[in-house]
Amino acid sequence: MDIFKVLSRGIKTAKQNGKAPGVQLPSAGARPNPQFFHDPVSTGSNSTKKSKKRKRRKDTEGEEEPGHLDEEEVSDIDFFAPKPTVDEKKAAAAAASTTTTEEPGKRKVKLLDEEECKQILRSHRLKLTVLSGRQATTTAEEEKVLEEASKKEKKPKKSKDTEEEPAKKKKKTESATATTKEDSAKKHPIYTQPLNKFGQLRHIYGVSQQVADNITRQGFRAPTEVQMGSLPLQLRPELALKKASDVDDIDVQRGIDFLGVAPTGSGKTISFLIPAIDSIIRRRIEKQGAGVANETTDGEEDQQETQQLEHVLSAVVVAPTRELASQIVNEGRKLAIGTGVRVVLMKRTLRLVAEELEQHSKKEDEHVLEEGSDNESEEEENEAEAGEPESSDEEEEDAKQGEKKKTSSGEPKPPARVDILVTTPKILLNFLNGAGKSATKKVLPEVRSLILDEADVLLDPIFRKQTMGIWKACTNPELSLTCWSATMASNIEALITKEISKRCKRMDCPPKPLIRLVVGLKDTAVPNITHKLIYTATEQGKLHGIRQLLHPSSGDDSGPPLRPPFIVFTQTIERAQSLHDELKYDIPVEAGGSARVAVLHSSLPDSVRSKIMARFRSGEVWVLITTDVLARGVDFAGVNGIVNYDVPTSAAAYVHRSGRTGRAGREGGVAVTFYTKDDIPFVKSIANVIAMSEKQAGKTGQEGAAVQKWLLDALPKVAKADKRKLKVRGVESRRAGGRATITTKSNWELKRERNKLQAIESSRKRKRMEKQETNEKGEKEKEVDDEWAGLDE
Ligand SMILES: Nc1ncnc2c1ncn2[C@@H]1O[C@H](COP(=O)(O)OP(=O)(O)OP(=O)(O)O)[C@@H](O)[C@H]1O
Repeated sequence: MDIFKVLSRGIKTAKQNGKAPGVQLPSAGARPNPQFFHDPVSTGSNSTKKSKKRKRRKDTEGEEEPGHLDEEEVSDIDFFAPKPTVDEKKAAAAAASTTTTEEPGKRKVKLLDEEECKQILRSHRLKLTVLSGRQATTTAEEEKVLEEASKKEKKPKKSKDTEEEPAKKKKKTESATATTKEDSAKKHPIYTQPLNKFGQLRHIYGVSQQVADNITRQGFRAPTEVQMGSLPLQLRPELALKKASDVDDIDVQRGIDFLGVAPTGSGKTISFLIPAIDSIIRRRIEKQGAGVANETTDGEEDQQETQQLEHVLSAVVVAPTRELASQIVNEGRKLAIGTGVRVVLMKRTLRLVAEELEQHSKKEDEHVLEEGSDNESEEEENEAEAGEPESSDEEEEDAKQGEKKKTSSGEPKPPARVDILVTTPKILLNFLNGAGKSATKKVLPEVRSLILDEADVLLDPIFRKQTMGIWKACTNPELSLTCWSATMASNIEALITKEISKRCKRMDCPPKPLIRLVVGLKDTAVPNITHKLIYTATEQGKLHGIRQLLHPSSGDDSGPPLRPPFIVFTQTIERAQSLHDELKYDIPVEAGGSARVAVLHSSLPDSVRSKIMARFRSGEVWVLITTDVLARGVDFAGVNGIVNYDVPTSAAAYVHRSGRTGRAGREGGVAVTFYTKDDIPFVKSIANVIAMSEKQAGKTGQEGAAVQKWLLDALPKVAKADKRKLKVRGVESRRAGGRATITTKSNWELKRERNKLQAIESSRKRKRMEKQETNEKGEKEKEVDDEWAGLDE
């Protein structure tokens, strides 16, 4: 039996395409072009007013087989350009005449002039701005504001509301600073060199041949937008900014701090891994005295050189969940094959090379970790979602070797050989803080790159103290911070700017420029998928709805097209479990039965979690029921859709959940969101995100758009306080004690069942009491008997 026939009978798209269901999964398979945007942009002053409707190149729409698009066929300039008009041809000719050659190291390279950069960046909706670190203006401004804020903090006004005053003022000053910076940043977009093709990594930016080969080996042929915009700046900022105007007051000699905001599935992971691996290789070669870069050495030489060198923990990648951390390790290892760079997952037993702080001797040192160390209760709370990542084979091997050494010679375990450490916040902070109050705290002075993946959640109150603790433990003054996410609220950006400034002041070093890249519109969901909002009057209606998705009745074209594999998100662990109990027998035995439906949440042991992940990746599991633990970062290439069984608790959560489908520019993914009347007060922010995504995809006003204007107008506005509450607690009635259990039974049936259970319980209690009374009576009679017996004796 065709397994997909069982689950996708009557599905609209399959019929429309005239293809048998299951032949081609919409969200799976190779994509000829992983880019999201390619707008026609013309030169001249009117260029910004031109239509921004999404349009792909003809040759990327599937007419040409992926293998036919040779990298060399893609010219540096024409690859992204729309069909030029006569004016544009003239402008291009003028631009070509101004294109100059530069010489980074030994090889002559071609750089685009600013106008060309501007066109390409605009065509791909890339916007780069300097958020802070301009030498003349922002830094001085920032310092002044910070000084004023700290003065006011120390000397509160003696008024009635003395306690609230400094906090309020500080908040005001901070938001004023953020607004000023935001405004000035908006005024100053910068046009850096884009990475037009991966070949330029080697030829222009001097990335090692081995890394370049590893990228090709993975089948990545064209860089995604976030890679285009971020890699040149991270690898060689001086070169990336060479042709840009309005950057004279930016000093990039010591590198930059970077903030990358790009859609889900747009390839942010390799955007931070390539520079991290490259800088380690570069430093090793520098140490060996082989010159600045390795332009003249080939891949094999790179390999030999790097493998002989020692491993120094140089980069730390922090991710919010163990699943994401494991995935980053896998990606990193693929990119680092043959380079000698070791990418390792943090685990409890791992010993890292760290500098121990002398306690109570240096006040400053205590201060370094104070924010991270008083975090006991929050850590416990976070464990449910974050926890510790699992150990890798290599680490196990290290651990075993260390253990052997310890048992044979009595020596302590040697520190692990690590270049790039990938971790969740809590486990690394536990290592740094040590066990017990008197434990010696540690810092990581060799770390030069701190990467926060899903930075907005890592700097959200739930993880903030832990993340700040790690950041502060990276004491190298040359540390570069890079932050990545598909969503980045302005308060998080302001926090990053403020913390960078405070840190530089504390360390007495000039700040690096903080550059932000935004791809597309900020904080919007994946533009290349279909969104569906479905109202059901009751909770039971949702269960009926999801069954409709699993078993669309033959000839029923009304339901949303959704084919397995898909992920179902619920609000709580309890609800995930009970939904699993309800659905696990819904798949016919001939199609695999209950093995096709699985549940994954943070209460399950690590080994079970990783097995389920593996089964879902391999296609054995078709329906994965989970919580927000899998909402961020996790990459399953073939996922055709996601179902928000319970509404996401924020607009950002919606963006990340729905971003589990439509990865790397694949089209055809579907995000279905059920909502009941309990959710109505909260649906507006989600409907807004959907409307913005559809606008980006040019779908507004079309019949197929999930959110019609009347719906947006009709939905009530959400008060800020309610938004905050929802984010933390979710829909109250679905928490434990409320309607946490998912079931098909009606309220009347549930009430009857509850009454029956209560009656049984009271009957049992009554029987227990009667028995107890009888026993007591028996005891008394026995006592009387005993008394008589005693007297008899
Ligand atoms: N240039 C490329 N060409 C084709 N595929 C790519 C390219 N870069 C990355 N990918 C693939 O795209 C998928 C998504 O990448 P990645 O997980 O890095 O996305 P992301 O932006 O981090 O998403 P999220 O915001 O959900 O974390 C991965 O399977 C990755 O291998």
